[in-house]
Amino acid sequence: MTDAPPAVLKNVSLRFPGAAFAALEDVSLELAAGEVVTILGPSGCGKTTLLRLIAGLVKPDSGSVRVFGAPPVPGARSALVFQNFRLLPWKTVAENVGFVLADRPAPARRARVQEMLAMVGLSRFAESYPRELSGGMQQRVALARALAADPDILLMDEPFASLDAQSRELMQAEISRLSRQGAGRSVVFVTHSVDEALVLGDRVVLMSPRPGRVAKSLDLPFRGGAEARRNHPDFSLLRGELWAALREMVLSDPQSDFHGRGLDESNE
Ligand SMILES: Nc1ncnc2c1ncn2[C@@H]1O[C@H](COP(=O)(O)OP(=O)(O)OP(=O)(O)O)[C@@H](O)[C@H]1O
Repeated sequence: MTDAPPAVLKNVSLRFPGAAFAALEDVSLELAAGEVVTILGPSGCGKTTLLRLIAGLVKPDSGSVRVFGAPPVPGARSALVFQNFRLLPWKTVAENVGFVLADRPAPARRARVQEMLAMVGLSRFAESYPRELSGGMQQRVALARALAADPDILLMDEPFASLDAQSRELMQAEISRLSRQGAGRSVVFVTHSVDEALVLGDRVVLMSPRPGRVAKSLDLPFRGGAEARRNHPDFSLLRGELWAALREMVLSDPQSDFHGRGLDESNE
């Protein structure tokens, strides 16, 4: 059982009650230990639902989801990071991070909180409240909280979408560094940005909407930090390929506002 992959989805389908289309239809995906998979796709293609399935927060109508060989249990082996941080405004930074460690003895909890805050460069802000921090800093607190319980799988749902460009790049570098350091920790990272998918992923999974399906899975030929990746000769080629596939999906989707229209060659 210990050799089972971090997450395996087999022929998973899920339709929410009353929905015209399946949120996910016949989706199969395997996540390897230490792998960073970025999930890319237009609005409504089931990206968030995929993360929630791995987290054990929803169950499929058919097919199976296994996390380390067993049905997922919420909070057990994975942690979710959202776009809107979900920090508790009435608790300090340290209390927010320590929140997930409530079952540990106080000294161990304090030590772990300090370690996590040092990791994200926020030791000096332990006693501050979320409202006293910038958006980028708050997102670092959310990341520290997600990592505090040392999850084997980090599930990130457009975590940097609401950050300014500079904070976003710094956070991407942080994730890239953590994933290269993290002994065997796997990451599933949902994004709308082709660039972000290419800068962070070992593999990019492209999903299509209505019903949500895996359209393409692309092993990336580069590793390492953002700059090395952007300088790789294949980066622009892959960027163009993914963007063209996304554009085609959106333009050919009768439910999309952009159906049948032209779009610029940019997604940022
Ligand atoms: N709890 C729910 N009840 C009903 N329908 C839902 C629920 N959650 C998601 N859906 C529907 O399932 C589909 C997939 O939703 P999901 O949020 O997974 O897509 P997404 O790719 O993450 O979208 P976005 O990029 O806009 O966040 C959508 O059509 C959505 O409206």
